[in-house]
Amino acid sequence: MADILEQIATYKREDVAQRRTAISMGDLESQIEAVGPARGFMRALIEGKRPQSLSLIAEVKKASPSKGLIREDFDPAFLAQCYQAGGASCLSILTDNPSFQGHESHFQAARSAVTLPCIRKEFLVDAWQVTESRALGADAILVIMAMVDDVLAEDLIDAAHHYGMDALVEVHDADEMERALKLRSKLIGINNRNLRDFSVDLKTTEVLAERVPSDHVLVAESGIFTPFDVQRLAFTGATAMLVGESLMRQVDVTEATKNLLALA
Ligand SMILES: O=C(O)c1ccccc1NCC(=O)[C@H](O)[C@H](O)COP(=O)(O)O
Repeated sequence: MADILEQIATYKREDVAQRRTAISMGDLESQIEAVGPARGFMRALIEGKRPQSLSLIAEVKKASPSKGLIREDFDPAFLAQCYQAGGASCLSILTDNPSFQGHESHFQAARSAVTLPCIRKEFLVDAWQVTESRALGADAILVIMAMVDDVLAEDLIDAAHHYGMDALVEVHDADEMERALKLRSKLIGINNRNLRDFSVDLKTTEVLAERVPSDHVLVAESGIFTPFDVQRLAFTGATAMLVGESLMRQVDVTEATKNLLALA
């Protein structure tokens, strides 16, 4: 049985093949002109960092393969506004539907409700998806090293930079980190979640962070629940954190965001 990443990669390739026939490059380019320039994602993370804390990429996440349905009462635009009011520096919005119950419309609704830079959280297997992401308004894209070879990773990053977007290059182990550091993006994410077996351990960031050169911006991702977790990760030299589930499960998302950032 293929693991979840292989399953996702398989249906993404089929999905991209269909989408490319339905929408022309000319249409995408016109949409890109209409959405205006990308908001600086990496810059906002650096500017949002405070001493002994981390800037926040807050994730709009309805469901996941590891947890099932996370939030029933799901209004992407409202949640985006709560995150902005709570002090987030950037947003992450899932658009994958089969595994996360996300949608492109969630991305568009969330981004247009705020002024924050937004990353399209999608599983990229083809550079065409980068153009599509910019047409949706994305300010950054995700490159998951466990899912792409080095040539595709570089193509995705080049395409992102061509459109003025940042590329968050995500790793989970030392081999992926070594590959990632040879690429042209200076934005590195260490995912504390093993995407193949779903185990989560904040030690992953603690162990791998020392390999990240000081001219790179480090994001600690997944499994972050408390201000204590945030403090612990701030010691690693990370600049930012990516948080979904722990905020999505709260009734008052604005207050929960402030509490996590110790701004309440
Ligand atoms: O979240 C999952 O179950 C998952 C499964 C397979 C591939 C990716 C997955 N999640 C993507 C992420 O890494 C997280 O959404 C993100 O880092 C936020 O994590 P969390 O705060 O633990 O929701």
